Amino acid sequence: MTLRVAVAGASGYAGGEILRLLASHPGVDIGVLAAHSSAGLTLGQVQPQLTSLAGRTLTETSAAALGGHDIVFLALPHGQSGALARELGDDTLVIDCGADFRLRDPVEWKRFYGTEHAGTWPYGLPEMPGARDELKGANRVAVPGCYPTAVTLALSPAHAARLVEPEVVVVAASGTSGAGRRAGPHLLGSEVMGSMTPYGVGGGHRHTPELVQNLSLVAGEPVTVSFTPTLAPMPRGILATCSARLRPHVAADGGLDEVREVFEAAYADEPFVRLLPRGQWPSTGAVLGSNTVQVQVAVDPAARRLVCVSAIDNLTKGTAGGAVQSMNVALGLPEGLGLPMNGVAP
Ligand SMILES: NC(=O)C1=CN([C@@H]2O[C@H](COP(=O)(O)OP(=O)(O)OC[C@H]3O[C@@H](n4cnc5c(N)ncnc54)[C@H](OP(=O)(O)O)[C@@H]3O)[C@@H](O)[C@H]2O)C=CC1
Ligand SMILES: CC(=O)N[C@@H](CCC(=O)OP(=O)(O)O)C(=O)O
Repeated sequence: MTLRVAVAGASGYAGGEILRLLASHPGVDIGVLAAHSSAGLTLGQVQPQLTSLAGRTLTETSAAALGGHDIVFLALPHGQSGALARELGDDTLVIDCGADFRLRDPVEWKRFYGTEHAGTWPYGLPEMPGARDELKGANRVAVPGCYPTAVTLALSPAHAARLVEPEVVVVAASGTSGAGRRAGPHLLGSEVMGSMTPYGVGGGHRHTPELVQNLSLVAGEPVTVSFTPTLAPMPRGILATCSARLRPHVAADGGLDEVREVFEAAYADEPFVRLLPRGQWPSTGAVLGSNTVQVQVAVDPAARRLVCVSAIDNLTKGTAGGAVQSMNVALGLPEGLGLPMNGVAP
């Protein structure tokens, strides 16, 4: 049986990537493609890379247009999903790529997003402990932010095994597509090419509470996160460098064997997470267009810190790939259906 899928935000970066993946997914038929200012245009005019769907026309976004589908992907600006989702029936699987339903704490939502909290849905990161059970049969899914995907998968095994203290420092570089297609002049090519700059420094980035939420759940104790995102002059990719102090029982000299055993066991059965061989480091170029997360770990004996590095494609595993993977889990389909494990290189 093929399932009918609608995509809202089809003219945006996340929507385009969702469609790229769904176009080769054997279990779905692509139905309505909805947009906002691009309504009336063909998909080929705004997403010329999507050849097989180029002749399809974009319609206005409304619950009426999206209704009647088995699955609806929402790839809209923050705050746009709640009202729309309420109008879609419980028999529709709604997968929201925005932030609206990710956080559990309404106070943290208000502090970072400034509006009333819309609610909390099952979290679309299947590799997180317990997530698959919550996703199976779910009719609503909140896809994680791209930085939280990269950081959570870099650090979770270390927290779950209590290898590190619950105080984490993260510096992560993102490609400019993370800011969406309608980002301001600070993302002009002439501003970003040949330059890197941090933003949201000092705990101000809205992904900080999501990182705290995820790592605290995995650790079973409150975790603090000092998070510094950085804009990198590339279209796609996130490289997250995360570190935390080793707990006293972990040997700083020779401790790497113990750490690697923990990470190997945690990711042995995860098709989309690859712990790299010793000495090889994650790179955004190697995961481009794939749903793969590359992870590497190191022990810094002098600083007594564990350093965990991950690389993802922010639009694939960081958004659309995570969304399709979660759809597969929710529907009881093979989890990797329609998802590329291999990247595009060079
Ligand atoms: N880019 C990324 O790496 C990631 C993005 N996300 C999330 O995905 C969502 C979409 O992001 P992204 O694709 O980057 O953003 P874009 O700005 O590239 O696209 C936004 C889309 O939403 C549509 N839209 C804008 N305003 C409205 C509205 N009022 N009603 C209906 N549709 C509207 C736009 O239509 P039109 O162009 O026709 O006006 C466009 O299709 C965001 O919530 C983002 O947080 C999540 C993880 C990573
Ligand atoms: C480079 C850049 O601007 N990145 C975005 C994060 C993109 C993302 O995945 O987050 P959401 O799904 O929460 O929008 C940012 O820092 O806000």
